[in-house]
Amino acid sequence: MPVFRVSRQVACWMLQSPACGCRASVLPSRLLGTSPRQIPMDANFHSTSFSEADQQRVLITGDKLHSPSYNKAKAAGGLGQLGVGLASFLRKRFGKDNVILSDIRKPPEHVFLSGPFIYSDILDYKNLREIVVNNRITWLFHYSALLSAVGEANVSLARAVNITGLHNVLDVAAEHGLRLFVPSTIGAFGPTSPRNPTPDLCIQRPRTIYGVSKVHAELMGEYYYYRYGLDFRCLRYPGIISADSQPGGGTTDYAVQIFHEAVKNGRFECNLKPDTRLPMMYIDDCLRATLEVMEAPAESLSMRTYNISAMSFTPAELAQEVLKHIPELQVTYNVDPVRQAIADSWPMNFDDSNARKDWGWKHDFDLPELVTTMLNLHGSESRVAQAN
Ligand SMILES: NC(=O)C1=CN([C@@H]2O[C@H](COP(=O)(O)OP(=O)(O)OC[C@H]3O[C@@H](n4cnc5c(N)ncnc54)[C@H](O)[C@@H]3O)[C@@H](O)[C@H]2O)C=CC1
Ligand SMILES: CC(=O)[C@H](N)C(=O)O
Repeated sequence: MPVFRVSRQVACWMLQSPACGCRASVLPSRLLGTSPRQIPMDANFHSTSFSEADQQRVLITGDKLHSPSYNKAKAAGGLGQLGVGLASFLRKRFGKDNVILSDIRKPPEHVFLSGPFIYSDILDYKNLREIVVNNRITWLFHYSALLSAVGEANVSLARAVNITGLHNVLDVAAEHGLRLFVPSTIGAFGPTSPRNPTPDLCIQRPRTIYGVSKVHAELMGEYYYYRYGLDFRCLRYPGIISADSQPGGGTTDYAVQIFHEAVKNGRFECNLKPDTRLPMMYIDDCLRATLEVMEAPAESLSMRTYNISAMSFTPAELAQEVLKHIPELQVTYNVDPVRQAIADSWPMNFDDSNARKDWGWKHDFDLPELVTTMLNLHGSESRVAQAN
């Protein structure tokens, strides 16, 4: 009978956490390279305010996109839905100059003036590495992605950005010892997952390229954690609702658009059926959860990928809550079959008990507070617009 010998070190990274103290030290081959171009002779360090070891230097990836149709849609609304909000949130914590927002296109003036902004295409590994080195980045938030609906419209681009881009980010983060946050999503589950509620660990067979790429990201991040000790942290976000930016082409976009349309036109045409139940979250909760999991002591994390949840509602329930404030609102339904099929395969309720137990996650916004807050923000914006 053959005898298989497995070294203690290899067994350790296969079976346990890096905390076992015998992490394999071999990095993937491209991480070993010491290309003379890695640090240019004229490297220009922008990190004027970097001083203490505990002062993080943060890079956020992900704002604009190559695809002309996608760009046209985003041009009206500005940058990525979450990246700009995250930058502003983290700048309050780490200081304006210590949080760098990145993009592949020119930002609008208010974003450019609000703090450091830099060109970065996540498909360009050397560019990414140069930015991390020159700016002495310590934490990386990887937000670049094509969301569920736009991903189905352009599978090859989604595959490149969501999978190849992630590989670049993982390698750069491992090579430079960064703490890496990658958001996952309710879309990482599929029709064969338990949907009500959906626990952290269960079958994951999504049927969108977006979902497949996010499961890939979860697994690759966890693999790099066990294999190379990369400090990878990941939250599965519900649909995120925010007032100051346009959604990026997802299935949950309706829950953002209803507020824009209700205030602007008093009418809203919903592209999901009225009884489609999905988990949702207000952006303030999402950003706070993201910082909390990044700051959580490593020993409090029993997993590297957590569900987080706040509320769950249907379009009819959301419309009913908005009607309490805008009784004249007219809501009609014109179902988009692609988005509906995606929504029907996603969780209805998210079980986030592990996040609550391990690092004290607690949401602040339920449906009534969400609606009041969103309408207040839109109301003040429209009053400003009218005054101008
Ligand atoms: N908004 C939501 O409801 C949810 C978002 N998430 C995740 O959060 C992250 C951010 O989401 P959003 O801000 O809503 O997405 P978004 O679509 O608004 O922004 C994503 C950004 O990635 C950028 N990007 C694409 N290709 C790039 C490239 N080659 N180099 C650099 N950047 C590139 C796009 O330009 C875009 O601005 C994504 O990873 C998404 O999967 C997860 C669950 C829910
Ligand atoms: C929930 C998400 O990941 C995103 N908003 C989408 O609908 O694609």
